[in-house]
Amino acid sequence: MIKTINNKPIIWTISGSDCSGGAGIAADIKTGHSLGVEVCQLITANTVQSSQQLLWINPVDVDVLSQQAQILLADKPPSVIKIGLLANIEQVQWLTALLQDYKKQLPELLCIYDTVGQASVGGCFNTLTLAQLTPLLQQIDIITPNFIEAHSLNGYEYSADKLACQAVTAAQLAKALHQRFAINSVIIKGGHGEDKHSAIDYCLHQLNALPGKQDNQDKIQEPISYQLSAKRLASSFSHGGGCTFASALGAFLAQGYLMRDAFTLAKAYISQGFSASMALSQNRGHQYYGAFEQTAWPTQAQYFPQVIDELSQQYKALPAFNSLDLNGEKLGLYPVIDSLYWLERLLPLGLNLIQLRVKNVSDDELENIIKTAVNLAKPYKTRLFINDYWELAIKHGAYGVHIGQEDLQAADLAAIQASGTRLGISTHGCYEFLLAQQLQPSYLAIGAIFPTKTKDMTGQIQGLDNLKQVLALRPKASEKIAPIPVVAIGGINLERAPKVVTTGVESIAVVTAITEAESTYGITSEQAVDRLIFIINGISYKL
Ligand SMILES: Cc1ncc(COP(=O)(O)OP(=O)(O)O)c(N)n1
Ligand SMILES: Cc1ncsc1CCOP(=O)(O)O
Ligand SMILES: [Mg+2]
Repeated sequence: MIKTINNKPIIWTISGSDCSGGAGIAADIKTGHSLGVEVCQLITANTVQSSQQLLWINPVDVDVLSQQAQILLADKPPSVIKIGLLANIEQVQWLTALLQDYKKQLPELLCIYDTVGQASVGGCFNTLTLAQLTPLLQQIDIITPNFIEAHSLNGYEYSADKLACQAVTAAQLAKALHQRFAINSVIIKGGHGEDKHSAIDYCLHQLNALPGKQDNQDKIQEPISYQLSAKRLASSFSHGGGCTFASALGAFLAQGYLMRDAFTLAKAYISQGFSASMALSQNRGHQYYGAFEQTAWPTQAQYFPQVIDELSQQYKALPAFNSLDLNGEKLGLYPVIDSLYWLERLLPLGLNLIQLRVKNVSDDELENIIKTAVNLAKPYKTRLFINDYWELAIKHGAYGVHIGQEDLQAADLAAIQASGTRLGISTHGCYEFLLAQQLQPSYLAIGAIFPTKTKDMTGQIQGLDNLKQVLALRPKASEKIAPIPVVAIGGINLERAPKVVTTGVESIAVVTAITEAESTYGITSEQAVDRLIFIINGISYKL
């Protein structure tokens, strides 16, 4: 899949130059350009290093950096500033003041700090103390240390010998950094972890604390954690891997991805890069410390990490939910309606799926509606899904239940599975899709594809690119598990449906395209259903 680039956000990298071309500015530029962002460079030091050794740092004068920032600010204002090597205290103080000022001028600005202290080839990039770095750390939104760096940023001793120091987990390290410096998002990279087979990255993220509309939450909540695991790949071409991860994260955030999705995409980009250099590395007997291989926007399922989450752990042994038994038929149009009135009108139309999504009715009324709906649907082939109310759906023998992310934790998935009730799950982006896919539901929904007035989906509009992205994350048909059908929802109408169909999605769910057909298109709801069925079946209809 080729990612459509409609605009290019600007990222500044404030970082050192590595003359061997692996790390620092070189990694940031290669990464940014491969992921569709423009990269401005403020070089903090001209280092003398190779794949073997670090010889010299050569800091750049803050006057030069200051003039570069000044000339660029009006011309190419950044949406993300990615910070790497800072060579001395003057640079730290200059940058601290700069970020304080820019945050007032650019309220949406995100600052990512990839702490660079020790050189991987041996030697030290600076002798900055924690006390000297603290004012800067307080201006940072996202920090991406590895396990060892996270220790020193917390002022903890690190030793590979577990008996010699107190064992601290990535979760504890992240929490301590989050609290100590009020950093919104702390990602502890697992590259130096003990697990020989997988690298687990941990992210602690304060929802809605990032500037702008990054997360669709009104008030600040407890921070949330995300954990991603990727297979360790045998490549020694890792020089600049840390810089690449932080730049990739910045590139995805600058393009509007939520932290959980930017984190997932950045991890996939890293796995893809390692995979691309495995043969090169093998040719060199895995001895040569080559430059990390920057590739392209990751799209293939094989490079995406596994989401580790309480839910996926809790239901690890749960069998797959029953399938929709389509016998090769298309899933097709999926009306989501809110009353028995609509159900009675749509049932005779021969659709495969209908969802009853009732909100704001009393408990008694609700149970009556669900019971009646299940009975009404019985004589028809249409599979009736009940939104939200999984207990009532089981009690009254509904074909299926649809559950959103908010209700997923509280629902008893084992009870739903044991009752044979089918399960559909809402997802909003690749992180949630990967997580929900592990639960093997009967279908997965992704939305909102377009802005919709039916539900507040601020910050969660996926567009067609993300729809294509998640469709590619399913196991290939050749693999043992059949891909789970995907339903696209949100703002889909008669004009937009043909484009949605071209993504190859199995079903399109709509509310207002049917219920408001008359006012929008001057046709009856039944005619709107007919036209949508026509479009979904492969031939787009000229209105
Ligand atoms: C097919 C389909 N997709 C998504 C949703 C949204 O479900 P949820 O996230 O639980 O939000 P509410 O519908 O409950 O507001 C859906 N109902 N159907
Ligand atoms: C319930 C829901 N979930 C995601 S978007 C959406 C609303 C879809 O309504 P419409 O088809 O009118 O945009
Ligand atoms: Mg719901």
